[in-house]
Amino acid sequence: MTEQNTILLRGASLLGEQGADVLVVDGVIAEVGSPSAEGARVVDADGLVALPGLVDLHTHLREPGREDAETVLTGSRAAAMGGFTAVLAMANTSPVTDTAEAAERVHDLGRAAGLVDVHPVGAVTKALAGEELAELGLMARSRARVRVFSDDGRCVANPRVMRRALEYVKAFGGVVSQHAQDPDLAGPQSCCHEGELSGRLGLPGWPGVAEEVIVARDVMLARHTGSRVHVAHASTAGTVEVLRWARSQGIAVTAEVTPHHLLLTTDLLGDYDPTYKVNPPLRPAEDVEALRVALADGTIDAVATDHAPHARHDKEHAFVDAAFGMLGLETALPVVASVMVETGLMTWADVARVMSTTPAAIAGLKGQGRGLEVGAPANIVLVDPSADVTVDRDASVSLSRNNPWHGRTFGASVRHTLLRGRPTVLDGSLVQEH
Ligand SMILES: NC(=O)N[C@@H](CC(=O)O)C(=O)O
Ligand SMILES: [Zn+2]
Ligand SMILES: [Zn+2]
Repeated sequence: MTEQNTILLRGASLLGEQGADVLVVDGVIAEVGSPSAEGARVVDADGLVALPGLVDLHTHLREPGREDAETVLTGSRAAAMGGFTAVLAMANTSPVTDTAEAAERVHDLGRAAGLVDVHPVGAVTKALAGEELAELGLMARSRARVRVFSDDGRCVANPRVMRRALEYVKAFGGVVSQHAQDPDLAGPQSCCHEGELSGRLGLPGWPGVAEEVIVARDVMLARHTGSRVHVAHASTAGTVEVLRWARSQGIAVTAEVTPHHLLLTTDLLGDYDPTYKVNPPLRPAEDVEALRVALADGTIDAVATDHAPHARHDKEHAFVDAAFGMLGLETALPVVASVMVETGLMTWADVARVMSTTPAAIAGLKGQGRGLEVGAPANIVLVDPSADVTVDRDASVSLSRNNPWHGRTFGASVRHTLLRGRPTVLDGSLVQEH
């Protein structure tokens, strides 16, 4: 899918470095430097940082089944507004994405929306039940070319099933993304980091070790099978320690962290506000600090949003009864900029790596996460690095309102997003023909 028009991004700072003009012709970066603007539509990018379009390894789009919370179209809008050009759509829909047909349906809905590339994640097990493997091979060979498999929302708890899945996906270079939550150590009611606060609030505890034992087990299964494991939403310092060891051994394990686990802490649960109820739960400051360090030093490979929209009537309940999850697509980049760039922990080039290049590589996406070099598809986001923007949940293009960032002010914002040279967002607004 290419566009015939010509666009000149004038004066963009490439990965936060030198300023240059970028000429996009027919959806491809044709020239970088000082190309002629003749006949081109000019986008003023003076003072803006140009990054490769962001890639989200972990998004919940809720279609089919919960179109009251989000659809592929509305989630695609939120993604484009957040600077994304590709998202991986989790399989915990209704019905579950556990067949080739189901995967192709999500893929086709993404095409029809046309705002970001939507890649369905395939379930590991039928109906996410944790027992029988889903149609992994058929999903891989389908039009949707599924490469990432996950029972996210549930843990693949049975080690024999996990082993089989890893052996199976190895044949076509697939990866299993694990929601690491040992169901005996942290059951379905567990909703607050286990510690002094969970005791005081009387909320069922979710100890970090319930994540860490699964990560440790899966690291050993990755070593044993020679197949790839990806750790979804890593949330504890103990998980970071295991990952560091795995990396030192050359084991094929990758991991992501969410923006909320990089900034929000468990004490926000003190008012029993279900907006802050998420899986895994918000952790203490020591864990947050360890996650930041691990992202900066490469122990954690990627940032993924775990955008988890929920309808009001599922979220506005007593804390224990409310749904798990929070919005994330529109705010991911501002949060990462504030936590990692404004603190000096990372450069913009590092942000490009953890939010675009590496996630694209983990998911096996071609044409995404490329550098801003001549010949690459023009998947580009332009970021204002000195903005002053206050999040308003009612201004969101998502269908849901479970936004933990409402009222917070950030210093970076997405100005323009280009999908293969076609603007999906201009001046911070959706390009409405879609
Ligand atoms: N993260 C969440 O709290 N919720 C996710 C499921 C998940 O990512 O485990 C959801 O689907 O709502
Ligand atoms: Zn999960
Ligand atoms: Zn999730």
